[in-house]
Amino acid sequence: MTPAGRAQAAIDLLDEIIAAARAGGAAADTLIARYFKARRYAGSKDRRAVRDLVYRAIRRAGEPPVTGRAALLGLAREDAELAAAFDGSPRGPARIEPDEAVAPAGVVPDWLATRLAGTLDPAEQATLLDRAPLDIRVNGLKATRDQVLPMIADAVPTPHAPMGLRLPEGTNVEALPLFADGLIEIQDEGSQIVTEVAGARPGMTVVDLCAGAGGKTLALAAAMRGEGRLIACDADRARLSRLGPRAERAGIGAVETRLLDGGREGEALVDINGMADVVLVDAPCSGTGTWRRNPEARWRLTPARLDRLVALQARLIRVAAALVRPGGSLTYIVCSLLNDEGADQVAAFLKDYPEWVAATEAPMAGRQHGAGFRLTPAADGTDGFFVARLQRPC
Ligand SMILES: C[S@@+](CC[C@H](N)C(=O)[O-])C[C@H]1O[C@@H](n2cnc3c(N)ncnc32)[C@H](O)[C@@H]1O
Repeated sequence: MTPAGRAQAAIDLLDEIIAAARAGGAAADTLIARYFKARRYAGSKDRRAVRDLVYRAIRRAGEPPVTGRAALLGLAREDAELAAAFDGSPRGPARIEPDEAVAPAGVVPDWLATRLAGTLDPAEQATLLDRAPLDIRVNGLKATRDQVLPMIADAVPTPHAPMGLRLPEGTNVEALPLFADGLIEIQDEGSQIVTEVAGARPGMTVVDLCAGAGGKTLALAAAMRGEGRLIACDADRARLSRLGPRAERAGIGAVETRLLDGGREGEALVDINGMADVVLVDAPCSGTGTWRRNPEARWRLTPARLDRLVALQARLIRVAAALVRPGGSLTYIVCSLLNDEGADQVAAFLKDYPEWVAATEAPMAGRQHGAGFRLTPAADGTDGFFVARLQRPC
């Protein structure tokens, strides 16, 4: 592809990504993969170059751009080589006109800037859009970190999480035999750290209320060393169905799965009311802490969507509380740095449940924030998380 052809491909993809963000469609990564699947003639260098252009344009625009062309023109203002690719050639973008729409540069949409400013300074906000490292977790059921470390070129231990390894950017983890054999899983170091806060141990009854495809469930299972009862729940059938094969690969014995009915979650859980030693609520959230991986997610968020998420989180934390046995604990996690979804949510819970107590023991990284702890890309080099462990009295 010529530079102009790459620029046009980036514009086409950005148009798709903007439309998907408006309509709640697929994520940028999925759309890029689909785009190239239909264009097998594009070589790996072209794919990398187009992908890089697309992500640079997404990261640069805080507000959803009006068009893909406006998004790329914004980038071209700061990159003379890219501006030259708007050359009007048959497969390239038309020449730049003086009065064209150009996406303004910014970190977050205006409506969100005020909310974030109250909790993160501008430098910290900018790091929400840094490139994220590639972290894996070694599956303690099958290997130690020291055993796996020399088996992956240029891997280094993560700074805090004891089973984490950081790999060079671009490593194709899923193609490694270690992955197929269940010795490793892709998991951000921050995600490993907040899961550890739950304190799952062998022999316990543990419920993962929002298990999704099981990223944290697998880590809980490893901490339980295959002993005890682990129940993974979610309201999304497709996500939950991906857990089985992953658990099998990881050598995890029995994980019960329960599909929940959104709005009536408690109904499928009545038989385990008041029985769990540990309940994990990795709640659906705005994902402000994972913008490094999905920078276009900030174009999807609206005030109404955030309000809906906050209401859902408040309900799920209470559904979870009913499952905890006296003396057990509930760990609430969001991969968001907005107080509405983290510290405020837990403060409201503790007001309604005054006999419950927030644990003060610090995680392996992060700082106290309200009744919980917060990890940030700026301070910890991890995705952004809020986590709080809430103890039910005996
Ligand atoms: C942050 S994601 C979980 C990620 C997962 N724990 C992991 O580590 O990979 C939040 C999950 O909550 C689920 N969810 C949404 N509404 C729910 C509900 N009413 N009850 C249970 N889970 C729900 C979503 O389907 C999504 O999988």
